Amino acid sequence: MLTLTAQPLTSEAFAPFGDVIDARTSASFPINAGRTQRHHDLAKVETLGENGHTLVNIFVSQPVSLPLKLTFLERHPQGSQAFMPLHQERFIVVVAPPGEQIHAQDVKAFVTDGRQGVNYCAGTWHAIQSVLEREGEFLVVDRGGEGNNCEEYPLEITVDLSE
Ligand SMILES: NC(=O)N[C@@H](O)C(=O)O
Ligand code: NI
Repeated sequence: MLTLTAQPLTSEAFAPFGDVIDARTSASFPINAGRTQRHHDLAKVETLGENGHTLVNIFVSQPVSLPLKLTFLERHPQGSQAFMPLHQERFIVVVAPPGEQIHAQDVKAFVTDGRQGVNYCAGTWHAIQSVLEREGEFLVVDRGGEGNNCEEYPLEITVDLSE
């Protein structure tokens, strides 16, 4: 059993796993005659394999309780997967770098602050959507197409918050 304390999510710490999507920390430029700031190209969308194409989805998730007890991590070898909260929901992120084996020391746990989204790059091992406190509604951008795009890796992990 692996026991982790979730750390505040930062772009730097998350870099080996994908992108943090955050209007507060990303560059932007004015459009629409200056009425809109465009935060442009914040995450790398990957849609690999046969008939790979982008899916835009909404996930409505029931909250998890803490400590969070995981029995597996999953990966999507043929595409990225992005989660952006629609109502400043906080969520737990557990990740491990792409690869055929997961090494305990490489597993990281983060907690978002409500204004952050994440984009898992293709092959990044991650816990399934784990929203905190209340029902969450997320815009999810991931990959559709042929072939299996979801593999599980049995691993027992307990995650809590430091607060
Ligand atoms: N299965 C599915 O669409 N969702 C998971 O991939 C997840 O990461 O929550
Ligand atoms: Ni997933």
